[in-house]
Amino acid sequence: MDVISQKMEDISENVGGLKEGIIELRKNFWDEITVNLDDAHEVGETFTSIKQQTEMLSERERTHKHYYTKYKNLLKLKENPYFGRVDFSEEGVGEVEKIYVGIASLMDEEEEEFLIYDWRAPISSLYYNFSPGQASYEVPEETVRGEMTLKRQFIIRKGKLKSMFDTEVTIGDEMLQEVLGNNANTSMKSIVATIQKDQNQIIRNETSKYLIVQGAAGSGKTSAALQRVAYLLYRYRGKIKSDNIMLFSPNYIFNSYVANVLPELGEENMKQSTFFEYMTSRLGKIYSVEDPLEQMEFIYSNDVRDSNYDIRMQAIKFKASKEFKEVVDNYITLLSDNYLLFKDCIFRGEIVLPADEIQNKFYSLDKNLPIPNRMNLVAEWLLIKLKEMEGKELKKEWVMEEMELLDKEDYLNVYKEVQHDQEVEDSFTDYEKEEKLLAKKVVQTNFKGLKRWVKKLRFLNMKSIYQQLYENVTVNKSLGNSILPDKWKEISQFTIGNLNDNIVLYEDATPLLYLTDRLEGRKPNTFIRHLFIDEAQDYSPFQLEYFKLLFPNSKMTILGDFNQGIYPHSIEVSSLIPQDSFELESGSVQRMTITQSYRSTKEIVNFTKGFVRGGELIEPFNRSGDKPTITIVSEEELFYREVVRKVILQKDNGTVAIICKTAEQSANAYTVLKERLPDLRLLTKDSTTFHKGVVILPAYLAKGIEFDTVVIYDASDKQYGREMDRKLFYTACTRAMHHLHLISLSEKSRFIKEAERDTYVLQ
Ligand SMILES: Nc1ncnc2c1ncn2[C@@H]1O[C@H](COP(=O)(O)OP(=O)(O)OP(=O)(O)O)[C@@H](O)[C@H]1O
Repeated sequence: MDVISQKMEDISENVGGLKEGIIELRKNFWDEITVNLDDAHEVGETFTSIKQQTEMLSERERTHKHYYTKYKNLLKLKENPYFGRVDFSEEGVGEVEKIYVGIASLMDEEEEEFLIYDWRAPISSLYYNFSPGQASYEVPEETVRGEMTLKRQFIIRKGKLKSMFDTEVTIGDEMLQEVLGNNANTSMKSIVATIQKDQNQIIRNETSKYLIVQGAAGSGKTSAALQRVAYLLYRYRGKIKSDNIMLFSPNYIFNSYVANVLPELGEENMKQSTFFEYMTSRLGKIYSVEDPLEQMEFIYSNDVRDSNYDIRMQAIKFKASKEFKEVVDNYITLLSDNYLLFKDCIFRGEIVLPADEIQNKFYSLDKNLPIPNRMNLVAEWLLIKLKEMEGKELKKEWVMEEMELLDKEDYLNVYKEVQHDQEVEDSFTDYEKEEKLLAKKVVQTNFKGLKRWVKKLRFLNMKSIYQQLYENVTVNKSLGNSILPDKWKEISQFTIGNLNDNIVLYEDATPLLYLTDRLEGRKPNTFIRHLFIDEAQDYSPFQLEYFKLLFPNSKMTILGDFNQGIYPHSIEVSSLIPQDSFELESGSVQRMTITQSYRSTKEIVNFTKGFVRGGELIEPFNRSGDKPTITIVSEEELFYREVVRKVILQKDNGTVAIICKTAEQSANAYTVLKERLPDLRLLTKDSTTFHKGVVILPAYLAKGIEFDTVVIYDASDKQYGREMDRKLFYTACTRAMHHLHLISLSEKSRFIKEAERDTYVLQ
């Protein structure tokens, strides 16, 4: 503690001076610079002195930031300097070294010895991977072996030692008991002190390009992912920064839920986004793109017997599949020779180059060239054509008319240009020159938009090309009907109609983007070096393939749980990722499975694992609580009363969530319940955070987050009776940490009946 305090004092002194220096430098920035723009030489000198001054300022700012980060870490160390210690004697050295592990490293006053090791340092892996006895750790190109003679864990809060245990196992149960027994928080906590061995393997994996993790609900996938981000930032410091890492998460609430973990560890947050955000950034200007949560609402709130429902469900499943990606790939091959559709090139309301001429140009180019290369050649050709047109427009009447509307500034600029050119002798008068220049300016301005349109390859009629996939008999034939779903005709009509109204449903967004990128060619994103995909079971096989196209050079950590696959496209996936999807690049894929569940009490896990396939493999952590309760009521009024009763019972014990099936049900229930539960808050797909207290929300929005108490709003067979509701129901129930209450209006769900009878209490 003394060393920490001393270091903080030293930094304060240094930083104080540095800060003043920076303020001073910013204030007097221009005093040190002589601005002279008389000739090229002087301009060069001025430029150099500005550059020097800027560099000096940024150097100081960098140093300031460095100290600031160090200071913040010391502050954290002061609260909790370390959480673990191992005594290790390295083979051949003999001496026992005491290794203290904390969230950051601390050196002694002389900066020679480590007093505390950062949890991510190679030596710290001893703490996570071994129990006392033979142990080893890897440093670059070497394995250090030796014996661990002691392993001790500490709980230190606000600089005071609260408790400590010597342990014989990897990470002692006592410590986990202590951590997991706490109340839920509205933001996720870091787990560095209690990372488990299998989680540690996920965190420190460096060899795989694709790391795929299947983990039971509450097994710490998200936690491991976030610690992994912190690990990568440490391991590749200087090479990877936080904005080279991106996390795709399921929704905004989840984004804010996990936002604290990295700052808590003294790191900056990675980029966080949802795939929907990416979709809208690409398609949102032209189309209204359906949110996946709206699709979710459609799926779970509509009547299965409705024939339109069946059409849409078939469409959703098929368009998400790898088979459909093959259809699109075949289509692209076909388009290489024929059928590409273009738009007319229109200038001032007139067609200046008809679509078929552009099409002819495209197909006159060497067919061996990839489509995007030919597309660029067409764009170049079009730009030359536009240039020729510009020349022809100069004398037209509209140009004269617009010239009269130009403002003074434009005249002045043209005048200056003419003056500047005066040395060049020619036969034109100044007036003629000015006229010509002004006309040119008018024409150029008018052509600007069109040129941009060409450069962005907007002459490619993507909407019609995508529609043609569903429309054109020739195209349809060449795709082979065998794999098409039986309602393909209806699906086609439905898709075409939506696109005519500029609506892109969620299931169409990925195929449309994929097709566009394959035709236009898209620079791969090389900035993102590592992509994390959480709740990966909710992405379709097609989407995962698309990610590979978008981020070909990124490593990916893909985490999910097939038992929580609540989208129809995930329902039929028997394993998280179809075998062949990532297997092609052999050697670069590693799959891991984690089965221990930490979130919920043993009683809750034993109940919930009863209604999913493979549930017997899920192991609860040994933390006890009450058995889940099921209350069956036959009348609506009694039902509300029971929900309220259960909430009030736990209201003062941390967070309580009333989980409904859909947003519609949540909104209706909220209207009734808010009178009786004045603190109740409704969460919708647009909510960005949640606070302590009682919330009501649809199950799909509760993805990835957790609550002390969960009340399942109407666990009846009417609500959860279709096979496809199974995973939604499981997801909802597994959000509970300590208490789970299910209330059913009449007959209880068939899934509950599948659970072992002694795992719940019927009230
Ligand atoms: N090693 C650990 N030490 C302490 N707590 C842990 C550990 N691993 C997981 N937890 C806790 O278990 C809970 C569930 O973790 P997390 O949300 O990361 O699981 P998940 O696998 O992503 O769950 P889900 O798939 O249900 O969203 C969290 O409260 C987390 O803090």
